[in-house]
Amino acid sequence: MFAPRQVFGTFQRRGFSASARQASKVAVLGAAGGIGQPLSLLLKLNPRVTQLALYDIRGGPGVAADISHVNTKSTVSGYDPTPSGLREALKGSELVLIPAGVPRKPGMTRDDLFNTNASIVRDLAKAAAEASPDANILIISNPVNSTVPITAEVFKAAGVYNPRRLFGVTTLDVVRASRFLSQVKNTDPANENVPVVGGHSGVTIVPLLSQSNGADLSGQTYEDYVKRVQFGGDEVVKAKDGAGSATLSMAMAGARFAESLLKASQGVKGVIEPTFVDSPLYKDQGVDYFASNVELGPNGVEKIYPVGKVTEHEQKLIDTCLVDLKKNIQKGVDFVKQNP
Ligand SMILES: NC(=O)C1=CN([C@@H]2O[C@H](COP(=O)(O)OP(=O)(O)OC[C@H]3O[C@@H](n4cnc5c(N)ncnc54)[C@H](O)[C@@H]3O)[C@@H](O)[C@H]2O)C=CC1
Ligand SMILES: O=C([O-])CC(=O)C(=O)O
Repeated sequence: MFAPRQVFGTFQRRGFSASARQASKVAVLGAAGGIGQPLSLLLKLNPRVTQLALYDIRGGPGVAADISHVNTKSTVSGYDPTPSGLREALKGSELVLIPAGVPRKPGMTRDDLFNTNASIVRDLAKAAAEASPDANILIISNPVNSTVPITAEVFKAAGVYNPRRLFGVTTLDVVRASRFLSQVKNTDPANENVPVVGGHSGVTIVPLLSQSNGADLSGQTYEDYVKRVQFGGDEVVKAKDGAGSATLSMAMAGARFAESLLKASQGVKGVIEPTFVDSPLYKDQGVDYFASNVELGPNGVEKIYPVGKVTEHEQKLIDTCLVDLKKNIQKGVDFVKQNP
């Protein structure tokens, strides 16, 4: 079998590689939740996704039936909350997005979610290590600074850990950093790109304004901006007043990151997203995972960029970040050791 010349030619003219036509199954674990539902909808709208597998401990098949009526070409399946349902959802997936777990209520930190979400992520990671060991795993469940190391430890224990395929999704921090700067400067956020490094909670979130159009912000305006990016999640938690945390903006951010990975895996070059990965940047300081700009490719992580030139103040923010990050990471590693 071969593709008709005309069709192949059309693909070439449009700049796609031949592999752009490959099938891409994407699984969402926690698909019926506040993030899971809009995220699944956005993935249904992505033409790179050919098969969408929706799993949740409750409501997966209902959400799948609903989304399946959207008239795009991909197929949508919902799975029963059973070990075999989970296995089926995972099998053959290129991407596995995990927004399963509880969200914050006012007054809580992300670390306060650890006791509930650590075991949820551990168990889903175990299933993924068995059923889809080669997939890209995208962790959304908080606390990301700990749930990513938890997933890594589970994959290591199963003998299938590939550091290039595990990602903590920090895209929402980058989305906020862009939007908040555009609000300060009264500009179009499409033109505002602020690198955000570190982790995904409070002071571990470090926006690098010196590497953006916001390099001229100073004094209280600068302080307020940095604080708003670091604690943007709290704004939403407070406004939702007990009904959860960011879901819609997170769905957008998760869909953006998924699109970037699919694009890169289908041969598009130069796709760069900040993400929390197993990183060499601060290993000498005992910090094994760190978010910075990462070039994505067919094998997942292609290249991890260093943070680059920063101001003295930004360096202080990074130093503060590293202290917390190290503890958050260790907590995840210890959890799997003590609760394998
Ligand atoms: N990385 C990030 O930037 C962000 C992360 N989050 C985190 O995402 C997580 C989910 O938030 P929401 O969707 O608002 O919560 P939610 O409570 O609305 O939805 C969570 C879903 O997970 C499901 N679930 C629970 N245990 C499960 C399991 N073992 N297997 C499969 N599904 C399971 C629930 O049934 C529910 O449908 C939270 O931990 C939240 O903190 C939220 C916003 C941003
Ligand atoms: O704030 C939270 O708990 C949810 C989250 O991670 C975010 O919105 O960045």
